[in-house]
Amino acid sequence: MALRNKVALVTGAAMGIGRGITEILLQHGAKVALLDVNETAARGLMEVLKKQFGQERSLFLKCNVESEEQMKAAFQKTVEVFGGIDILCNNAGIVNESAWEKTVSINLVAVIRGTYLALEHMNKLTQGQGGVIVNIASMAGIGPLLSSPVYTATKNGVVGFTRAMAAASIASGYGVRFNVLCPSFVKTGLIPSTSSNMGQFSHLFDAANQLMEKIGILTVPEVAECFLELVTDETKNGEALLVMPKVKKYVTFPSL
Ligand SMILES: NC(=O)c1ccc[n+]([C@@H]2O[C@H](COP(=O)([O-])OP(=O)(O)OC[C@H]3O[C@@H](n4cnc5c(N)ncnc54)[C@H](O)[C@@H]3O)[C@@H](O)[C@H]2O)c1
Ligand SMILES: CCCCC[C@H](O)/C=C/C=C\C=C\C=C\[C@@H](O)[C@@H](O)CCCC(=O)O
Repeated sequence: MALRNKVALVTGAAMGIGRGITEILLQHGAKVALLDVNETAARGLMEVLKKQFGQERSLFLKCNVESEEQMKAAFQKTVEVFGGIDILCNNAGIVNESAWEKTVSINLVAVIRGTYLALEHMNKLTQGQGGVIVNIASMAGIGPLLSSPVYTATKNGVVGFTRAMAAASIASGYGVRFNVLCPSFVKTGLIPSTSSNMGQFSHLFDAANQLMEKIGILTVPEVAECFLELVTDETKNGEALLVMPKVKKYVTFPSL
């Protein structure tokens, strides 16, 4: 899939992995709607992007992915301004085992909501043009991250939802591909510097840090390159791509 003039929508785009994904999409000629709750970070980034890629190629929409109303409005505005949606990246996520319902709401419920909203515009059965949805899960979507059981559950949920949507899309003829990206630790503000977000599992914070030291830490551009592969390679559908320092592998699951 060539990205020139394709329209992408990225949630949690103001910082970290979402920012890296936004930049690589713009570098390859796509137009990008950036959704984020952090207006200050997003406005700063927009200044940089507009200088680098031109005034008309990016659009910031303040949006809390927990709000159905704000999500609907942001998708609608993207279509009004750019003429459609070809690519969705559900990226926004948090780690917070204390506020665990919020973690489920942002990491899983909003991914489902974003996917269904995008399908309204992309589904070939309802006059859409097709496209691709890439969800950002985590290595914790494949195996447990001991300090963060709820985070692990949401990311397993994202992996399962994405694979099931890919199967449903193929069986129904939606013309939309679905893939999920599962990075190990990445150098962003999400990695907690204290155990405060771990709630009742704060005693396992050191163990998580030891795992991080053992595995190593990815950079955002390394993750963005893997995202690009899942978007542009049209043979990839229903795939879960695990990325770790010096390791990139498509995960296989038992089949009946
Ligand atoms: N950093 C890692 O080690 C790592 C590893 C694997 C997967 N991930 C996943 O990658 C994704 C991005 O994480 P990151 O490391 O870039 O985090 P980050 O904290 O650097 O950035 C997250 C972005 O999402 C935004 N956001 C948070 N809650 C939001 C909400 N309710 N509505 C809209 N925007 C919201 C934040 O404002 C921020 O811009 C997450 O889903 C995370 O689980 C991160
Ligand atoms: C407390 C830090 C939060 C960071 C969240 C983030 O998403 C990073 C997660 C990083 C690693 C998760 C690791 C999980 C590991 C396993 O259980 C492992 O066994 C998975 C095996 C995958 C495989 O090699 O097939």
